[in-house]
Amino acid sequence: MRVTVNGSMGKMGATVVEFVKAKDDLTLAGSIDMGDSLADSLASNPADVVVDFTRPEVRMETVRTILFGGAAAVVGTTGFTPNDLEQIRAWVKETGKGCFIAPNFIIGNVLMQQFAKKAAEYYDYAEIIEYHHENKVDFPSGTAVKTAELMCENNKTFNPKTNDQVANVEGARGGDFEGIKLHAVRMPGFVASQEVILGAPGQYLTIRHDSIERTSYMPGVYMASQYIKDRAELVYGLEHIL
Ligand SMILES: NC(=O)C1=CN([C@@H]2O[C@H](COP(=O)(O)OP(=O)(O)OC[C@H]3O[C@@H](n4cnc5c(N)ncnc54)[C@H](OP(=O)(O)O)[C@@H]3O)[C@@H](O)[C@H]2O)C=CC1
Ligand SMILES: O=C(O)C1=N[C@H](C(=O)O)C[C@H](O)C1
Repeated sequence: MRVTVNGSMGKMGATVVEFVKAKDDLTLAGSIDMGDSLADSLASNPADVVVDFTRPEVRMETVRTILFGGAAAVVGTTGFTPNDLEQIRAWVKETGKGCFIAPNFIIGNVLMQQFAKKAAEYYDYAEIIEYHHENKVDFPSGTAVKTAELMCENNKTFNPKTNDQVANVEGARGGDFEGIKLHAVRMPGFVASQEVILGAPGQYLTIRHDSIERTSYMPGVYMASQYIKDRAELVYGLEHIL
């Protein structure tokens, strides 16, 4: 499989480049970063798959360039909205090229999300705390938002009887997603961790995942690349192929 890495100088992109170089069945077709032309690279060095870890602001332009450049897209960049996904579905149909987007490519993290979704059926109180390195630009993480989306499927709402009347510091209760409170911690020492806390009278349940190295994302990126390279479909979330 010929793989081009977009965002190859970044923390995730550089890890993907090393992974591709080390794997016998993968060939590095291109390494693209800020200032390079992804479209030109795909024209001169065709790829089966482009793996993208860049920035939320350029997510749609990037996916468009990949699909119309004749490659399948494996996208870790965060920030995709339901409207974005509709547009991408149309591009997939038009180009016949597949797109795999996952807010988190770590299998253990995706399992945590599924456990949280299951637990949400039985608990009415829920808060999510995510912990990342200090260089992360977006908050809360795409993973935290995806987790909250999964927990709210079937129109479930949360935290019906908290008594939040007096704010000593604005925002201290966190962001709100359908009642689920989201808290983002940023500091050196963390790669990516997340805790989902679910409460009920007399008990609480904590579900936690910790990533301590970016190599933890590589098995998921590889699985997604293999899956999408010959399929003209849009997949949103690694759970769909686990
Ligand atoms: N789905 C998942 O499992 C994961 C997703 N992520 C997400 O992936 C994204 C990248 O994360 P991370 O690697 O930590 O970030 P980094 O900032 O370390 O890397 C991003 C790289 O992309 C480059 N870049 C920015 N814009 C473009 C562009 N238009 N074309 C090509 N390259 C560009 C940056 O250059 P410059 O520095 O000059 O701007 C930088 O080298 C984020 O959205 C993050 O949330 C991260 C980890 C896992
Ligand atoms: O920026 C990061 O580092 C990460 N971003 C993704 C997110 O926003 O969920 C995935 C992972 O948490 C690491």
